[in-house]
Amino acid sequence: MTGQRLVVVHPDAEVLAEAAAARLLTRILDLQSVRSPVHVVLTGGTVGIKTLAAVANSTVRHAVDWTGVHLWWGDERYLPDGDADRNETQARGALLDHLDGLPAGNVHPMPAADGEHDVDWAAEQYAAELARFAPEGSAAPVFDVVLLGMGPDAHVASLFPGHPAGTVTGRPTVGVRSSPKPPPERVSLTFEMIQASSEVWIIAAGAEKADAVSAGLAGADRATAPAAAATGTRLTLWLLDSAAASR
Ligand SMILES: O=C(O)[C@H](O)[C@@H](O)[C@H](O)[C@H](O)COP(=O)(O)O
Repeated sequence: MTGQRLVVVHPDAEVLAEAAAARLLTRILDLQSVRSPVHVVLTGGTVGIKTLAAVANSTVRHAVDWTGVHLWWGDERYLPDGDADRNETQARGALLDHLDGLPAGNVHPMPAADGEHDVDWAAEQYAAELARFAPEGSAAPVFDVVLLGMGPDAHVASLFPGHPAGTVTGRPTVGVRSSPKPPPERVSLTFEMIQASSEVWIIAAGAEKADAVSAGLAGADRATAPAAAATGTRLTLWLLDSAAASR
């Protein structure tokens, strides 16, 4: 089931990141007024991390009860713990390390490369973590908001055009090899997991994303434009700057 789709365009990448941060904080506050916990999925990429930095710089973040927020990742580069290129490392630097009210147990990073296990093992580990926080009879929590960056090839998370990981079903996570975007090994949520989420927000900036935005919004098939399949059951929100929306 896919919900409403909205497209919002902001003047440039800086306003986009600030507006996405303000929207995220407001959504968390709205959700917290009716229930706890709230589950939010973070993304890597420049715009995704800029958005997290904007959350860190916002006074409104102090209105959020972070003890009731669980943070997950849509994908992760399969690199050693602490590697500067890990999405987790960048998210901690941009935001998480500044949230003193956020319990460590509320942060659920995807496994780091340990020199012993492969990405399939890492994907299995994350599926087990999702299951630990799932409601009775489910394999994973229902994510309230999934943040996704998007590549110029319309990839989201680590689901790339024509890559077999994009066709995996029956599982919430998948190990990715030969990623066209370095590094080659990653862990990703599957489309099935993304599509089970309440809201999916695709945040994209820059003229180099314009063709991908156009294909994604035109409903191209997921093999050519994975972003087209990144939908939420309640809402799919495209947050763009004017350059990315120029087509
Ligand atoms: O691990 C990753 O690389 C990201 O999760 C990836 O999906 C990213 O969000 C897009 O590639 C957009 O990245 P940019 O915003 O830097 O273009």
